[in-house]
Amino acid sequence: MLMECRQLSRVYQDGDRQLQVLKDVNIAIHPGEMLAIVGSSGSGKSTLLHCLGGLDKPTAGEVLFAGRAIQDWSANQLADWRNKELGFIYQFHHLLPEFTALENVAMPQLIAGVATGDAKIRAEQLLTRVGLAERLQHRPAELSGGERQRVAIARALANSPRLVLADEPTGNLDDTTAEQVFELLLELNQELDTAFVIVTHDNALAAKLPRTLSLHHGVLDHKELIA
Ligand SMILES: Nc1ncnc2c1ncn2[C@@H]1O[C@H](COP(=O)(O)OP(=O)(O)OP(=O)(O)O)[C@@H](O)[C@H]1O
Repeated sequence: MLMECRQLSRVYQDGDRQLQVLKDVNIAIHPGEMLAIVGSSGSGKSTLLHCLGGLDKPTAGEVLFAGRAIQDWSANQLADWRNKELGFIYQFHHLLPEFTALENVAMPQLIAGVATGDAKIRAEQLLTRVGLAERLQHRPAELSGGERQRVAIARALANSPRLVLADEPTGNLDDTTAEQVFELLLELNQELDTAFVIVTHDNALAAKLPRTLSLHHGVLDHKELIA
C-alpha cells in the first residue's frame, strides 16, 4: 500500500466550540492509482489532502506512507519526504514569478541535490512532455493560465514522486482548458508510476477517474476497507 488513512479525524477548535472536520476516515491508496476526492465546500477535502501531505496533523488516527506513520515525523523529515516522494499542484499555480518555466521545474530537483545541468535537462524533458517546449524561458506572467498549470504539473513531477496531491488543479481555468489539463493528468498517470489524488468540486471531471471518494461533512460516503 502506498498511503493509508486509518480512523483519521481532525477537530479544529473554533472559540469554545469544537469543529469536527474529518471523522473516522479510512482510505487506502495503491501505488500508481488515480482517484478523485469530491464533496461540497467545507466538507473537509483540503483538510484531508493536507493530512495526506503532512501539512496538517490528525487529531486522532494514523496517516501511513509505505507503512510508516508520518504524523510522528519531525518537520525536517516531513520536508525531505515531501520534496522527494510527493508532488503538489494547487488551484493557483504558486510558481516563482521571477524565474522562468525551466527554472521553476528545475528548483525542486536542486533542493533535492541534483546537479544544475541534470536538473535543467529533466526540466526541459518534462516541459516538452506537457506541451511547453516553446515556452522554456517564459516567466509565469508571460504564460496563459493553462500553460502555468502545465508548468506546475511538470514541477510536481520533477523529482519522480510516488504520489501527487492536487487541490482543485483546474479550479481556476475555463471549461475547455480545465478539460485539457485534466486529460494531461490522466495521461501522465498512465505513463508514470505515480499515484494521483485529485480534489475537485467538478463531478464531471471526477467521473473520468477510475475511483472517486465523496466527503460529506467530514465523513467518507463509502468507507473503504483497508487490505
Ligand atoms: N485551520 C483551521 N481552523 C479552523 N477551522 C478550519 C481550519 N481549516 C479548515 N477549517 C474549517 O474546516 C472545514 C473544512 O474545510 P476544508 O478547507 O477542508 O473544506 P473543503 O471541502 O476543502 O472546502 P472548499 O471546497 O470550499 O475548499 C471548514 O468549515 C473550514 O472553515
